[in-house]
Amino acid sequence: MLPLVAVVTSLEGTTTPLSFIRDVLFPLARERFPAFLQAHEDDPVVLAELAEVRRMAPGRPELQTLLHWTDRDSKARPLKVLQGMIWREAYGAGGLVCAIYPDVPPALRRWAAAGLRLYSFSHGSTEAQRLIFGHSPAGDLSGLFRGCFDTRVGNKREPESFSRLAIGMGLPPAEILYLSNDEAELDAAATAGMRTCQVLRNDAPPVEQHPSATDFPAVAALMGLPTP
Ligand SMILES: CSCCC(=O)C(=O)COP(=O)(O)O
Ligand SMILES: [Mg+2]
Repeated sequence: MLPLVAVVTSLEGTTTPLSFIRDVLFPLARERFPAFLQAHEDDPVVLAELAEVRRMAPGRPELQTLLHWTDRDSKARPLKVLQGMIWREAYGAGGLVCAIYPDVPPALRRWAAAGLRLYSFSHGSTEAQRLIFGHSPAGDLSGLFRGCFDTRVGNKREPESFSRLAIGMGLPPAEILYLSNDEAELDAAATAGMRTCQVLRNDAPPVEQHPSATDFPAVAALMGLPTP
């Protein structure tokens, strides 16, 4: 078996409590959408995303579509890009600190210090990922990552997305460990040839097809990574 060279982690439910994303970040963006769109009515980035919203949901006001997508937890790319921009303003205004499972920062620091290449992969935009790791209670963790991937490489439940991710990282899939709480994502990563470990938060039941661990130190012990 090839030694692991890189770790790719999902966020929601893996590094970051689901409740923070669903009960804090998503409602914050939902509430601010009307004022944000008004304040950015001449912003070319926002206008390009709104054009994509109209293309995907023709004949409906863009704001209505964005709120509808938010309520359905849609992973539509324009929603994710615009949410990321709203969160950037919220972080910039101060007062928004991200939740992160306490075992995660020491493990990420230990793995990066040992030379493992760290990446994140989320349906959230790359900006949203950098922001969430940049505003953790344990400090700015964003510099520990070599890069972030979002749905530009494809949906997280399709093996081809993980193949593209490996190409983007310049590594054979067998040298990459993918961490997630989500069984379908783990299946897709494994089909693409990556090693996988399910991260089981909140006493979730393990799935049979993947090794599982309750936190990042347990992942390290199980997968032969440096232990924090
Ligand atoms: C990057 S923070 C916001 C995460 C997000 O928008 C989301 O939809 C969660 O997706 P994930 O792939 O991390 O489960
Ligand atoms: Mg998820």
